[in-house]
Amino acid sequence: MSETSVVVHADPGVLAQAVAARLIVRLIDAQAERGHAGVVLTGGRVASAVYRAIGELPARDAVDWSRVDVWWGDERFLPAGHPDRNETQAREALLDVLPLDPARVHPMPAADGPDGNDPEAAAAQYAATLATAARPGTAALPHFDVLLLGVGEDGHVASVFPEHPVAYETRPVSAVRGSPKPPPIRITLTLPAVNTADEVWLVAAGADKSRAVGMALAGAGPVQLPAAGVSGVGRTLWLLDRAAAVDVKPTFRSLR
Ligand SMILES: O=C1O[C@H](COP(=O)(O)O)[C@@H](O)[C@H](O)[C@H]1O
Repeated sequence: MSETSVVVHADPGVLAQAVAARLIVRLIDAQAERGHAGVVLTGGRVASAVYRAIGELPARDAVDWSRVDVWWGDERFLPAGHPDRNETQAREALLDVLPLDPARVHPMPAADGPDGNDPEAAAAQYAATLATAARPGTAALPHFDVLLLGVGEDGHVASVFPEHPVAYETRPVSAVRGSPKPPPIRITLTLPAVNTADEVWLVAAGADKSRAVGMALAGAGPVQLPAAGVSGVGRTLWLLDRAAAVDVKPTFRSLR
């Protein structure tokens, strides 16, 4: 049975530091257990702050980064190197300073990639890349130790938006057209794929996230509020700052 926990930190800066420290420890533990680790990155402001914080923590050197597989939960379908791509932001904030094995870094395809400006083909390509790394004898996905998610003001996670057809998608990876948040074309892991992760961490900061966070934890429907449809196999962890947690019921809150 998956466990859901909520941890509330004082402010966005402390939240980013705490998530960074927590992720480093989780990767160390995964490598101790299995020899390697898999992490799924997200985009957005709080994620970039977490990535910068990892780069600043000396304990980052306790991770063998050459044995970490890096995946993405969603991508803005733009040309490679575009500043709005989640990949570009993660590379600038962290990945470029880590001794990663480039063969283990798996960005989602770009709009100027080999599949051309075709998000459906790009989504199929990413699904094939995931399947290649899948655990033998299991579904079409690799082992994700931790899957990070931001939470949109509207309750979207990755690029699964409320009431959008992608919220019903059952394939692991989907193209998204007509995203209500720019850019309009994206690629995303779907909720069923997200929910194969060992641990899913939803990270949110700021008052503009409080309504979505509160409704998700109160049991909203996953099509109306995709954040409510997320659950890790072993654990679902909500990592919030105080402003994002104001609508969370007291039974969930553990103020730090
Ligand atoms: O567009 C996106 O937004 C969400 C949330 O971003 P934030 O800046 O409001 O924290 C993010 O989780 C997602 O990966 C990204 O593509």
